[in-house]
Amino acid sequence: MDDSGFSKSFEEGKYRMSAHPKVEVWLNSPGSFISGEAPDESMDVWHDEPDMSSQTWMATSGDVRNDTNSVSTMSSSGQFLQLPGVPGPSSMNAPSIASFRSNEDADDHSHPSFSPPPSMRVTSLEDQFYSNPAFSIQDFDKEDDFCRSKVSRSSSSEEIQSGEQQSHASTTITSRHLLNVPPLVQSGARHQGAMSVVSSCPSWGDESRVPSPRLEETAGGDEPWYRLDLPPSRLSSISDGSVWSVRPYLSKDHPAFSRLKTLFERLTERTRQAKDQIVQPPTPSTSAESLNSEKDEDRQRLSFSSLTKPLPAGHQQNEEPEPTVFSLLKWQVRLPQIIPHTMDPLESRLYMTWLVIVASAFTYNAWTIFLRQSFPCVFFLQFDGKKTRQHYVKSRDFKLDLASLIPFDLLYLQVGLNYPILRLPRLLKIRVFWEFTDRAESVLKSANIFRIVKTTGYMLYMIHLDACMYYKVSDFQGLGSSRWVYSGSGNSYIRCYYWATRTLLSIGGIPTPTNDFEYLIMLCNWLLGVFVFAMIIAQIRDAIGTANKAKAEFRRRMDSVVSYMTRFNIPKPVQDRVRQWYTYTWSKARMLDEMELLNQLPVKMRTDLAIQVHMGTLSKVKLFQDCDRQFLRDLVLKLKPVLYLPGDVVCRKGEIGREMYIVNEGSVQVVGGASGRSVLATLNVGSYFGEISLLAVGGGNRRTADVVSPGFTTLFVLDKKDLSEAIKDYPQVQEVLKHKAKKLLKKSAKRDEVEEKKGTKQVSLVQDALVLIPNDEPRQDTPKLFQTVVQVAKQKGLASKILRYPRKRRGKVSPLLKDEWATNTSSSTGSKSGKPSIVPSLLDSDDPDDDYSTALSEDDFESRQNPARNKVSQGKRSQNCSPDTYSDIMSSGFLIKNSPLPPIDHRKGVRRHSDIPRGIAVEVVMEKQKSLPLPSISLEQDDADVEDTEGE
Ligand SMILES: Nc1ncnc2c1ncn2[C@@H]1O[C@@H]2COP(=O)(O)O[C@H]2[C@H]1O
Repeated sequence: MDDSGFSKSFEEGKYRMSAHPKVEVWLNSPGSFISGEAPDESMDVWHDEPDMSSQTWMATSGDVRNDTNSVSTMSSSGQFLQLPGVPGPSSMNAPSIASFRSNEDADDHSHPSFSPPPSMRVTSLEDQFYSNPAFSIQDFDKEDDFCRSKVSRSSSSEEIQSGEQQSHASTTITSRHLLNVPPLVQSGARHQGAMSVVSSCPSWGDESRVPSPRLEETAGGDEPWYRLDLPPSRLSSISDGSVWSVRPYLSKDHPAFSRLKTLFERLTERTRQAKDQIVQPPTPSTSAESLNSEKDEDRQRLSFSSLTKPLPAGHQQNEEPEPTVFSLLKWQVRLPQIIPHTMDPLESRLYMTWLVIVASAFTYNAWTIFLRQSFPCVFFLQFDGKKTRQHYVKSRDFKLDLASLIPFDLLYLQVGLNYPILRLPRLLKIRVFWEFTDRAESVLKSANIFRIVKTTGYMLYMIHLDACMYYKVSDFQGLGSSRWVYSGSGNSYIRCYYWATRTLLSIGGIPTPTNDFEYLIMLCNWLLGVFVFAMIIAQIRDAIGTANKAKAEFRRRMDSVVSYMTRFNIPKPVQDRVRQWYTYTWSKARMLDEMELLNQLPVKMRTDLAIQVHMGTLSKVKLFQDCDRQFLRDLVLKLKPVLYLPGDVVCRKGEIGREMYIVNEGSVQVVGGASGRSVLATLNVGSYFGEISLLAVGGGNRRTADVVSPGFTTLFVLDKKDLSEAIKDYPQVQEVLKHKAKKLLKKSAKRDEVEEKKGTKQVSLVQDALVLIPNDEPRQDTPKLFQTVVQVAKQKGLASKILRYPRKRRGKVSPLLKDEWATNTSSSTGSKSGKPSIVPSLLDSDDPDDDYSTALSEDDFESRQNPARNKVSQGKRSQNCSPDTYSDIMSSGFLIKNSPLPPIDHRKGVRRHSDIPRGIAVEVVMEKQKSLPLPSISLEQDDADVEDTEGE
């Protein structure tokens, strides 16, 4: 062993390695393989080549240098193979690809050919192998087998097939991408070994990042061809007349072929995965936890050792499963490989089957051993059959399993069949039984039923043991020797089981013990009965309780909401809707808060789950179809599912847009048009809406249409902040969103135009309606003292002005605010009547309270009409209507339909403020201010009021 801990010579047999946690070595000879797992562990080296002197090898870690005897030094710096062009945790010092020319080459430079001397070939090809192990695999077993074709590049034909190549014949390779190479059959002798492609292009040797070519088998003929897909970068690098030697000399039948092919596939797959990872670096938003787990995954992916593990399920594996070989005395026995070497205990059905078998065997033994030991007759046939021989060499439970398998049964031959207690070690398998029950609980859909069955089984088993004990004691004392013991009549097992059931369940009616021994037995029985059955009954109660837990929780929540609504006198329609929401949500998912459940999981797992659950919808969203997976991962946790009931208004025209929606289930209708009630579009699963106001495409942040839910609809709600966060790195998504939004806006502008021409559209200036719920609480009378002071004060004095102002301000403009009004009026086109209008610029603010969904008192509304006034009356806003009442009113549309006011003059588009009666809800039509970028509300003032104000 050298300093590096690596053996210096390769001879068949065992090798030791140290200082390397995990090393795998491939010998560059067909059928030669070395692997070692842990420091100081022996490595098997096997090969079918007599001459190992020219072996080359490749290690998964450390610096690699090879010398003539293929013995190299290795550092223990890492565990991974550095693929060319793929970053990895450690690097391998790969010698440059050798460029060499044959003697002929040296003689004839115009038409170079390749024929290196054997010794040189080995070295150079080893170098090739190191530099690009994914494709350059060489076998130089016999000099006379060295058959090759030389291909030198010439013009531009698309593809060259070197099938007609002869030994030492040359073919010209062109600047093509594919090279078809036949399996070589030379002079009737089939050639065995690997396929090699050797470049004599010097520039290749200089390349530090050489992408791997692709090697595939092509169809046709008895002998398959192999297709070598050369990357264009290579082709450009050989465009200066460099020489290629293509040497197909690996037969498909050779045992090394399938292994090499598998290695090739895995290297290619690993390279692809590594590239994918480079293209999609983890986002900073990923939690440290997820980063760690992803790192672990990557490490596993990049580990060269993983290449030697079985391919994952679903991966096409061409090779036949290798037979299991074991030595029996001096013969080697080959058994076909039916059971894989390793199984995933969490997913493998085979493993579960295995657990079922062992658990059944355990249960059988647990029941029959005591039964047979106690009762004289054999109740059940016992099929001992073959003893299971399982070798859990590395298992920590190996000793237990081994002990459980000790064939004490063989003593039957000596002592007879009456000693089933000899099988007692079988019960050491109880670990497998527990594992089975745990696994079954997590796998079965109705885990609770299984739990109840399991607990009942435990109970029956306890009674069984007690029955066995009772019979044994009776037998010991003599059957029928006293009133207490078993009399010996009837079926002994059934009688004893009956006795045990009565005793353990404390049913009573048991004969009184006749001696101390029997008393002792009864005492133990009852104590056991109390404790064990208390535990078992508690378990059954738990199991039943868990089964109904979700339903009980639902009932609890529903009851508390109902009692809340009753306590606060919520109107019946609202109560009904709340009940409907609860019932529907529960019936859909058997849970009320999906997010609550998901939030218990780590972020990465939550994302995976959410992606799986919502993938159906997300894949239908056209917007996301061209986005990469990472975008969806970023987005999916930000989507909040919300259920809308029939008739619910998702958003109203004129509202400030704060969310975007994706239809997850059901459909929504975009409502608008001339009547304001015609359905403009129906949006189904996968459609999205609400983006226009969110992206302020039309220059404003107001909703451009009403959207209602005609039935039960689940929408994903994505708020403005989350959307901007998600799309900030994805300009193409922004583009698509904006493009669609602009298209919709254009469409609606056209429609408006047409309707206006037809005269069917209601006054185009009408922007939206607002429901007001004025304060319906009776106002308090003005204090008498105050009234007296007002009367006494001079009519035209300053004191009078100040005192009278609060009474007059409703519907009037305060003299103090007159200038403010004038500014607003002149900055807008104003109402049609040319009268001054209040421009509620407050509505354009970002104040979260500032939308129409807040119920406004008359005072409050008025203060909103004028920001300056609002400042004056700050802190005086009163809440006159509960949100529930308001939302009920909004959703039922009752107030608008049944407004006691005369119908709105849509042509005029305004309603006089003085018309608004107190104590009821009214509809106020807002007038669009054309000159303003954002829609706004104007409320025409009462003429008299204005005059009055001006007079003042
Ligand atoms: N004619 C239409 N067809 C389909 N969707 C529309 C139409 N008009 C408006 N919408 C959508 O309805 C949404 C209402 O809110 P937004 O204006 O934010 O964004 C709007 C669009 O996404």
